[in-house]
Amino acid sequence: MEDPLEAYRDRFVGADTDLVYFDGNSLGRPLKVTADRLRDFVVEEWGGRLIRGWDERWFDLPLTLGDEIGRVCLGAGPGQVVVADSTTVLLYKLMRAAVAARPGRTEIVIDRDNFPTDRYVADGVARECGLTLRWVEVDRSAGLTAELVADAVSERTALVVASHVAYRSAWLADMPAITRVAHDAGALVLWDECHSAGSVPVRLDEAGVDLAVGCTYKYLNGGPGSPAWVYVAERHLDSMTQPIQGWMGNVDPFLMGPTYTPTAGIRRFISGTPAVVGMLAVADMVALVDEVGIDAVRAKSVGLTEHAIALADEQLAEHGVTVASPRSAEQRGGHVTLHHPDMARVVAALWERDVIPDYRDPGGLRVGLSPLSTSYDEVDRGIAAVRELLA
Ligand SMILES: Cc1ncc(COP(=O)(O)O)c(C=O)c1O
Ligand SMILES: Nc1c(O)cccc1C(=O)C[C@H](N)C(=O)O
Repeated sequence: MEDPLEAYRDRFVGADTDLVYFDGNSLGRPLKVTADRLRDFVVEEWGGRLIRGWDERWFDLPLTLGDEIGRVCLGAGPGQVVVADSTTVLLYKLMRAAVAARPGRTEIVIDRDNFPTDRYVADGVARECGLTLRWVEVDRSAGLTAELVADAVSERTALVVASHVAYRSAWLADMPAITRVAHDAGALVLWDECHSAGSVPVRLDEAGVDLAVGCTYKYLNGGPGSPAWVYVAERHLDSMTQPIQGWMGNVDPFLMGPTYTPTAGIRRFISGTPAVVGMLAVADMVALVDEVGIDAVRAKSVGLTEHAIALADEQLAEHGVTVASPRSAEQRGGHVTLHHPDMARVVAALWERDVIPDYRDPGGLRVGLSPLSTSYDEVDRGIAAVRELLA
């Protein structure tokens, strides 16, 4: 297959080995430049600048990196994205902020197939705030549509919570349409972009999104446990507050005063000391996505997923495998889920052979395709291994 981005694979640690890596949608590979960056950081910045590092760079890094993620990957203007916490913690902060911004409304709308943490946090927030969850039932190999959301929202809805790319099926939701439907009902909308940031172009400002979150360890290659990011549209920044009132979001943290007053701007969504080391790798990957361009990244992502689906049809269908992801590229994110009743056994056997996808119950093998580090040849070898195990 023709691959104009093939040369970028050389920038990643381990991409030149025989291992087939189909799990970049869970944990992206590290960049080689990051290995040097981390070493230099320890020796020069941390080891050399010590506590002075906070004034010199680290205190503002969540904001400067947030702006870069926003510009390169999210279609977000400056001052609306900050890096902090984990996706789970940020989901909690945003859901509480949104519910508080819609007093008198009593429901949160969320789909039954959303990622567990989104559902669990929504359930907890609903109980804490005396609200009800309105569940939207979705077809597992498809996903949330504007029509389904339109049927669920009403004058009771405070917030709609949705994933842009569904973690199981890779269904790519129509963000502008669903956002419009939520707004027409007077509700706010919160998008989980974990599976889109760095893979699918996102246009938060253009779509009029209120709130969004995403992680950085998948397609932004930040490494295990790297911090998440949060987006709050500029129009909400003065009025919205979040419930974890830490000193780092206070108006003057180093005054260490008696009470909490949220500082101006997106910084108020920070609670405690930012995870500086965890941001370094993210900055490297965002710079690479900027160099390549998110549209070129998406073009290869579409090419890889089309290739995986074509091979599954050619080689696996006869063994009972079905494609559980949308067949239309416009409705599909960066991975492809293949279904077979025996897939749990197949995935375990693949790991023994250094072919690393993941398994999602029931019967789903996820082929995660990181556009800048996965090759077409890897897809060929991975699908061939599945065929051998099923034959
Ligand atoms: C859609 C989605 N939301 C949230 C998360 C995870 O949140 P956290 O990083 O807090 O574990 C994941 C992946 O783990 C995910 O796929
Ligand atoms: N965050 C993960 C972790 O800490 C361990 C194992 C997997 C993950 C994942 O990211 C899972 C992933 N979000 C998914 O879509 O299933």
